[in-house]
Amino acid sequence: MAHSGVHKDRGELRIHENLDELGTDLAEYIAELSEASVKERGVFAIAISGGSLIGLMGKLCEAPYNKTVDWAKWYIFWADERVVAKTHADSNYKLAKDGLLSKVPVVPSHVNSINDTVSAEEAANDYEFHVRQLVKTRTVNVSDISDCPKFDLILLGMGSDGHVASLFPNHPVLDEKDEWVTFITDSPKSPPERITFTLPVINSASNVVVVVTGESKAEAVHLAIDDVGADCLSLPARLIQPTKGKLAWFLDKLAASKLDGSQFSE
Ligand SMILES: O=C1O[C@H](COP(=O)(O)O)[C@@H](O)[C@H](O)[C@H]1O
Repeated sequence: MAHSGVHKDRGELRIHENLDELGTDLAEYIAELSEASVKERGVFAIAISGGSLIGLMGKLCEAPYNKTVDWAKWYIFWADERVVAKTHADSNYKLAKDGLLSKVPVVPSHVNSINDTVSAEEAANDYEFHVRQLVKTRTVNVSDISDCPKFDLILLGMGSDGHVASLFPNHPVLDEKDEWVTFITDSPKSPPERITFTLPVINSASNVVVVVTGESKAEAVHLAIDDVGADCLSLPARLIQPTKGKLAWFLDKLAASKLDGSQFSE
């Protein structure tokens, strides 16, 4: 790893020389969290995102992880999903199915995808209801300081505008405090209709990992992590602040190129 350190209040920073190195470190990190969670709770409740993240998780499908990870104990969710058919090229489910889930022995009934046959509003309501059932049985843990689900791991990507999941800059859903899953019909990035975990759910997770690569995202990484003043406090990625859980950033050198190195320690 090119650099690893802890930012004074934005979590752990893991900066990698290239994408290959990042993918190796990410697979190891996820495998370790899976092992710890299965040991402690008997299951691993993981929420994933779409976009470039899935390709960067690819090493989980290879040796040794394809054999050593206890895939049967994984319960998979989506931190955000586009409201399109599961066969559609824009579907985060399809991306994960093709790039990851079809290559490892996960249990099909543990794959918790959205209902793609209803409106965005209904899909969000259905998904929240579904998560609530799994919280009741503690397949998904519950926060000890709110009634929110406490996922063992939520994996996020970040857009060059600083969006995470489908929480976009200046969108009213950033203020949603009551719902666990909400919907938007006006996403600035296509497709417009999406469902997304809300900030309280993301910030209740035991672990949140944000994976960001490429020079086009360097400015947003700087705004999300460095001390940049009040103007940027509402950038969605900056609002990722787990209440009790751990936050880690997996960056490549290009994405990290505008970071102020003085704010983190080795
Ligand atoms: O639209 C989305 O974008 C983000 C970021 O995607 P990336 O390809 O720039 O990494 C992604 O995390 C999110 O799940 C997706 O719906």
